[in-house]
Amino acid sequence: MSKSILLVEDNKKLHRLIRQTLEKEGYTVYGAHNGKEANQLMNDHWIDAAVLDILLPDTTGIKLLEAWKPLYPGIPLILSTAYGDVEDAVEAMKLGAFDYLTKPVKSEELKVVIERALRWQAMNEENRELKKEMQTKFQLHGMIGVSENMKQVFDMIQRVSKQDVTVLLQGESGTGKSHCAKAIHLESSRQHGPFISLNCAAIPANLLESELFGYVKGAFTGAADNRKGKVEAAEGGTLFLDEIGDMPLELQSKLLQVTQEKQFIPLGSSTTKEADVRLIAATNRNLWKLVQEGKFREDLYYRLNIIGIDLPPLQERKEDIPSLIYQLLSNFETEHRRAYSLSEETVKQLARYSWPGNIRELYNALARATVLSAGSELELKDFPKEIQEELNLSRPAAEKAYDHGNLNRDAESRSLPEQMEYFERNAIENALKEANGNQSKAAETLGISRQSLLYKVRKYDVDLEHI
Ligand SMILES: Nc1ncnc2c1ncn2[C@@H]1O[C@H](COP(=O)(O)OP(=O)(O)OP(=O)(O)O)[C@@H](O)[C@H]1O
Repeated sequence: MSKSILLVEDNKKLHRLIRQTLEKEGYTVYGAHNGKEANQLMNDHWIDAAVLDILLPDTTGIKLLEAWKPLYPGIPLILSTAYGDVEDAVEAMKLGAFDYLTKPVKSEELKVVIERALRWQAMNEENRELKKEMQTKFQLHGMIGVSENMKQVFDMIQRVSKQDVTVLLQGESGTGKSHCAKAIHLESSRQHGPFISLNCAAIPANLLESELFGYVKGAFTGAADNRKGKVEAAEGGTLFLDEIGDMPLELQSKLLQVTQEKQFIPLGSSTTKEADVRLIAATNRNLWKLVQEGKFREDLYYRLNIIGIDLPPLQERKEDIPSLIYQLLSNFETEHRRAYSLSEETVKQLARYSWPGNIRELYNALARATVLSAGSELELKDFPKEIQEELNLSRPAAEKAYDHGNLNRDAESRSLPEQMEYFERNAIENALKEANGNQSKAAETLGISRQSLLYKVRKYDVDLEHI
């Protein structure tokens, strides 16, 4: 079926010219000469893209753009402006026009812009369908996951939410522990109470106690008034203690009292208070190892870990990556009031990257790409260097052999990847040895990012402790 273009242009000669050019390309053209007709056509027909003149007898193209953008976010709107009228063009782009054409409209330019707009529209439509499916099927309070791993996490969240038990969330940085804690809270009967978080690693050890339990007037110099701590602030709700592995030992015993007796004592006070909170703790460290090293109380470990949920690294649930990309992009679209898209090929490539920083890294990379991309389509070149580097390194061996001028691919390709891996592993080990195990230094010597180095260390199972 041919694609439909809405043309809104009141100048009869120009209207005819544009219509002819587009029809010659095989498009169906719906013509309007004013805003009223344009609205009617937009309402009555399936339109794939629209070209709007800025000055119309009863309205302006800018006004139509403003009205249509939220109503038809997937339709590319192209404004045609008078020659040299930069201000109108800038205004239109700011309001989310797909592109602009300057009059007199040249047929070649028109064809190129329309082709690009239709490609974007098709991609956008596909993305939107997927997003819709994602939003209804595979998410829990904004947590996306289609993988078996994540389905199990969702299942656990729903099960543990029903009772007031303490939960310990473990997983690498950026895997979604905080997000998961929030989801448990929202699923629980405490959902209308507060959700309070405290990052134990972000607050100096000596201040952590007063932050957690509050203090009474005169408890220390400068304590001019009573002040509630996080435990009290979370009354009736959930207290999320992030980076629990960094909590000093002395304080751990006081937290144990909260978990066991549901009681606490503010700093400088002699009165015990009731703690009506549900505790959720998280760590990206191996808490059991800390117990064995004497850095974490064993009794507290068991109290916190009544239910444990492990958030798998993104690398172990690669099938979630496309859905995450579409969802995060959709959030950026709402935030920036702009439409973005990615080709299927780019999504596939991104899914091959190792994402050592997990979902946070994916989020940051997409945020950066939305800012750097020249148009609405995000391309691999808009993503950070370490991603491009790693994807380039992990391309199929045959492709790489070709790059290196090795045209005799059949004979060589079998052993080439092995040789390259062997070489890469050695280079990494040597660089780490030379840098006395300092990863940043080794990465610098190798000319790669620290994250890429960490990925490769994991990939080749390099024994860091031994080094
Ligand atoms: N399953 C998911 N679906 C969508 N977004 C997610 C998901 N998991 C995490 N995110 C998003 O990724 C980012 C990082 O997640 P979060 O802060 O929860 O990670 P974390 O494991 O607590 O990290 P850290 O250990 O560094 O505190 C957040 O913006 C979060 O909303």
